[in-house]
Amino acid sequence: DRAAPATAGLSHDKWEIDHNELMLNEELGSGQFGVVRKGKWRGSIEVAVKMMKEGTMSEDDFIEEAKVMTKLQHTNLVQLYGVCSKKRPIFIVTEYMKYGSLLNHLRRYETTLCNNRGLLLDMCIQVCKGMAYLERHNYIHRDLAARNCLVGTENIVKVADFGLARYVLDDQYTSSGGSKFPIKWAPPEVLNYTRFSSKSDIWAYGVLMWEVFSCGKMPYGRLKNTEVVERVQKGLILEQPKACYKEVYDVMRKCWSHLPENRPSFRVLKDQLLTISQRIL
Ligand SMILES: CCC(=O)Nc1cccc(Nc2nc(Nc3ccc(OCCOC)cc3)ncc2F)c1
Repeated sequence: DRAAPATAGLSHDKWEIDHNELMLNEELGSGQFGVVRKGKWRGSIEVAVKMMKEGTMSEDDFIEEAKVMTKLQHTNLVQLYGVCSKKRPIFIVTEYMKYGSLLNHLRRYETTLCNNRGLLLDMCIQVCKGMAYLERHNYIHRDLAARNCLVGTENIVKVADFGLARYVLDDQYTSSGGSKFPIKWAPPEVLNYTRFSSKSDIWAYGVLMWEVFSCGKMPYGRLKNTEVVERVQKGLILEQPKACYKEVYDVMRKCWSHLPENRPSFRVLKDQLLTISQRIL
């Protein structure tokens, strides 16, 4: 089938998608932003359409940013095709991924996946490649986690919703004291000063690796956010998942260095993980 074009057609606002070219089908799920539906664009291109619930997002700022995001193109990033911004609610139109979120995929296929450590490592490497691309473009994700990655055919894994956290209006989600803030994926400098960087993405990536090798378990189990903050401040880290290679756990621990400057970059991490995978597979 025709390769999906990187972004919207050749209109002058190439990130603007015309409502009339979209056909909406079944609902895929919903998040705090609103409902996500499967769709078809120009009759043949499968898309996911996030219909942004009014008041959840600073829409004008996001539409401005969408111009930049459509330019971020990598096999391990969920491609933003464009936005429908002429009417409210705005639609965010992205590449469709057949098997949904990585977190649900890990939980659904736990038995097969948890015995295939090579596949688990390959999934982590794919996410690392997508994140290394964002790092190269000085783009911070701010909410990297298995729930924000998506799975396609042939076990392709892609990073989604990069940078979107900046436009969420609900301060329960944006402030580190908020009930919806992703505390369990946040390093000390984010918990204390909300200081995001590619090194805070690295910390979150370490937690994502733990999620993958734990086949979708919740990090820190049922501990309350306040208890997790206390442990992280004290330097306590997540235990080694049983399906995890020793060398891979050593990589996770480096991602959880207390000081950001002691954490590796995604570029370095990618080479380390590829070397490990060549040695053990
Ligand atoms: C943070 C909350 C949030 O956005 N959540 C959220 C929910 C739903 C879909 C998306 N996004 C995308 N989904 C797909 N494919 C997809 C395929 C199957 C599926 O199965 C659901 C039922 O499983 C039994 C779910 C999603 N491709 C691109 C997206 F962009 C995001």
